[in-house]
Amino acid sequence: MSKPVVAIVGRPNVGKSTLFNTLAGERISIVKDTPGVTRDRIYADVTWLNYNFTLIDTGGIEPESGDVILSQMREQAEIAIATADVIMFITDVRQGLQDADSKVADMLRRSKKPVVLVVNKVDSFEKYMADVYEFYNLGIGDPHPVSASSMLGLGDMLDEVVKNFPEGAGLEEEDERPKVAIIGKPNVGKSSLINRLAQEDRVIVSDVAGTTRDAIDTDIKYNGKEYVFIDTAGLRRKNKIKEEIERYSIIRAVTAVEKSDVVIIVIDATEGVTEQDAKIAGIAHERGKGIIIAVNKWDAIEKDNTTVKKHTEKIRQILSFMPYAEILFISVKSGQRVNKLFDLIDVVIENNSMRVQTGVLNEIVAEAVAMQQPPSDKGKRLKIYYITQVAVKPPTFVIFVNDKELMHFSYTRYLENRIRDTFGFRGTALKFIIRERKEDK
Ligand SMILES: Nc1nc2c(ncn2[C@@H]2O[C@H](COP(=O)(O)OP(=O)(O)OP(=O)(O)O)[C@@H](O)[C@H]2O)c(=O)[nH]1
Ligand SMILES: Nc1nc2c(ncn2[C@@H]2O[C@H](COP(=O)(O)OP(=O)(O)OP(=O)(O)O)[C@@H](O)[C@H]2O)c(=O)[nH]1
Repeated sequence: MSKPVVAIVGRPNVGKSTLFNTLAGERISIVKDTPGVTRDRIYADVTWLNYNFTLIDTGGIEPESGDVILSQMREQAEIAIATADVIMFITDVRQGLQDADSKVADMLRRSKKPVVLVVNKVDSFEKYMADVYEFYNLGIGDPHPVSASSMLGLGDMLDEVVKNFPEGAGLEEEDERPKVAIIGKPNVGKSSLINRLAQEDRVIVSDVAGTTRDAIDTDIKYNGKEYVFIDTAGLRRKNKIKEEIERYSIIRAVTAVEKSDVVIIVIDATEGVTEQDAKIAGIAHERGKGIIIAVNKWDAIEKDNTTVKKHTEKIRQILSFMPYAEILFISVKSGQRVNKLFDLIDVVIENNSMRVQTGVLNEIVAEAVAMQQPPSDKGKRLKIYYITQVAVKPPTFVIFVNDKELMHFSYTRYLENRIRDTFGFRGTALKFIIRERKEDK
């Protein structure tokens, strides 16, 4: 079972961001230069007891009037219902129960998704507890009093959240079929691609950026093998401001990536690769998934014999944090190279779960060290004692050294490249953990 997703919804100013930040804490991403990940905190990894889950903040839109607030809350709730395993509904004891709260509670109740009702700003239980009982009127279960800013009641609230996780959440998936998420900016051709792969019009395709569809997993058989494609198409997003569409496309991407083994990042060749593509790609990179970049609408651009090279260079530059990603130029419209995706998916999944033997690994590293001396600082030189692979998905290596501080990012990158020279690992990130060991054994 993949990592559960928990979404936060609630009226403006109830303390959603405060709660999100408190729960997220200061997380350091695998690679610090992943764009969007640390800057734009729409989602975060949270650990509580033995559980890991992804927390999503569906909010972030400026309120204007009461009507707008309600309609925005409905959209938040829609997104949460469509993507989350558990919804945290945040209310505010100081503002009390509001009409919009009741309306959203109705929606959530009808969805049958597990909801944890949180009453925030209960900075003192004595003072506010009487007011908390009022929230029983929402009819979505017991209110959980918390204070996001003074960190009160959070443990009990989180206990309730994890209690609602689906059975087996976080454990190994039993379904062996490859799960493929298709992500990308609005209008790049994600739905068209799924349709083409499925060779039937199951999903509606339209010219308007961010148009309607339901999130459905599509099972597709190719060469006798079954694949599950996870669509990230938005909900109804007509007439929306650009930032809003972007936020939703990121939320959709996060939840789809979470459930997948391999991610196809679709880029529009007619627009070229952009910073927004980098933000979306960063999500897949950060989570260590297998990655394929599909440059779509290849039919629609003028080409000469340098076009592929130019596009590739630009992609490598803007997506410089994922030099390992496979790139494929496709046209969903003409069908050009679309079926090649299946072979690439197989290869990338295999690489993402490949294990290499410790003996060979240490030989490669010893050779690499002999060819390029490790860095030193103030007369002390980095010593590398031992390397071993400790995990797959993504392949994760622990390197034992004499002094962590001496292990420069560029030297890790150098070792990574030597390992890739031997084993390939095309299409997958590699993760390195540096550990100190006192003596040379
Ligand atoms: N007293 C008190 N104030 C809090 C608490 N949590 C948040 N606040 C305050 O409530 C205000 C709103 O908090 P935010 O976290 O920005 O609320 P939000 O729900 O994310 O707001 P929007 O971004 O407008 O949707 C801020 O002034 C916070 O400092 C709390 O537990 N107690
Ligand atoms: N020329 C050309 N147009 C394409 C190709 N693939 C998709 N399109 C067009 O691009 C537009 C957007 O396609 P969609 O499949 O709706 O894109 P999407 O990424 O699912 O869009 P959202 O629902 O907004 O996230 C449609 O008008 C498609 O006909 C292609 O290979 N070549």
